[in-house]
Amino acid sequence: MIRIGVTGAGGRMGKTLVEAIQQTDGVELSAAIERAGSSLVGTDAGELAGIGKLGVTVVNDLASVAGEIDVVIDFTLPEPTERHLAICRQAGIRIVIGTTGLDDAQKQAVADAGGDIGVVFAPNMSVGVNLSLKLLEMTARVLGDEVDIEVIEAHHRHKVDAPSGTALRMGEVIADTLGRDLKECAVYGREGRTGERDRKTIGFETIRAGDIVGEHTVMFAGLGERVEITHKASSRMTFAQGAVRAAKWIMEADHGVFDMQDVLGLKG
Ligand SMILES: NC(=O)C1=CN([C@@H]2O[C@H](COP(=O)(O)OP(=O)(O)OC[C@H]3O[C@@H](n4cnc5c(N)ncnc54)[C@H](OP(=O)(O)O)[C@@H]3O)[C@@H](O)[C@H]2O)C=CC1
Ligand SMILES: O=C(O)C1=N[C@H](C(=O)O)C[C@H](O)C1
Repeated sequence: MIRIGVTGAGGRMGKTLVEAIQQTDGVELSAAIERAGSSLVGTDAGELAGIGKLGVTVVNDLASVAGEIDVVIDFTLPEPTERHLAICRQAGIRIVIGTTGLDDAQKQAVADAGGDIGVVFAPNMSVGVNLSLKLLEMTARVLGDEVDIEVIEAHHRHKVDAPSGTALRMGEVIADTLGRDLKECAVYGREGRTGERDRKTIGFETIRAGDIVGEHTVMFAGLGERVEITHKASSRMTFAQGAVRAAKWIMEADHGVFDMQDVLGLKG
């Protein structure tokens, strides 16, 4: 039985992860961690997730339960993710990271940790989005520089980072395929007298509204026709099941940093 620890166990994804682990053969929830000072510390993780008592009490420190965990699943915020990663590296525990919005130094810390432990790091764990990344690569290769490319994403009102990690990854995949540097060619929103569109830019538009789980559309617009590739998530369970699949998969790897394309066998 693979023992999984969930950090941010009381969050939207944390609760869904607890439920997904309970539904999956070969894995068990062995620890649940929340922020120090959180009112959720001391509660039962199963009751918190709405699936009944599991006998796993929420604690406020990952290091204190490290000995009970084979792999951590972390969907929190960049700063706690950085701390959780360091604890996993120190303790030799594998980690699956779904948190988005990491800065360059935090991403470098993930890359460095891969020298010692197995890490899966992906902004979107759904099968559909990862398939869409392959379709985007193919579409960018065929349509090339002849089209205007825009990435439009929509999420719930509680999301704190923008554009979404998925939108940025979509932009990176397209930019890499077209030999562009996303840092140079990305345009985030538009306002005022912007001038004509530069064909080589990749535009990003963000919507934050209500309870939208996660929607991404990439538009490749030419003269006389356009291609749109859209993914719509209607349940967080799709991300949680992907993360649990990643947790089982990473148990086979000694060390290294992988993404969901590796987990799903979509590389190459
Ligand atoms: N890769 C993927 O497939 C997906 C990625 N995400 C990403 O996952 C992240 C979390 O999203 P979501 O679940 O909606 O956010 P939530 O805010 O609902 O959950 C985050 C949880 O982490 C807790 N937390 C904060 N600090 C710590 C800490 N130091 N130790 C332990 N727990 C802590 C928060 O507690 P408190 O509220 O008390 O601060 C909260 O319960 C985001 O970055 C999001 O973009 C989301 C869905 C899919
Ligand atoms: O915060 C969310 O909810 C989501 N975040 C991820 C992202 O930033 O790409 C993935 C998913 O769309 C939900």
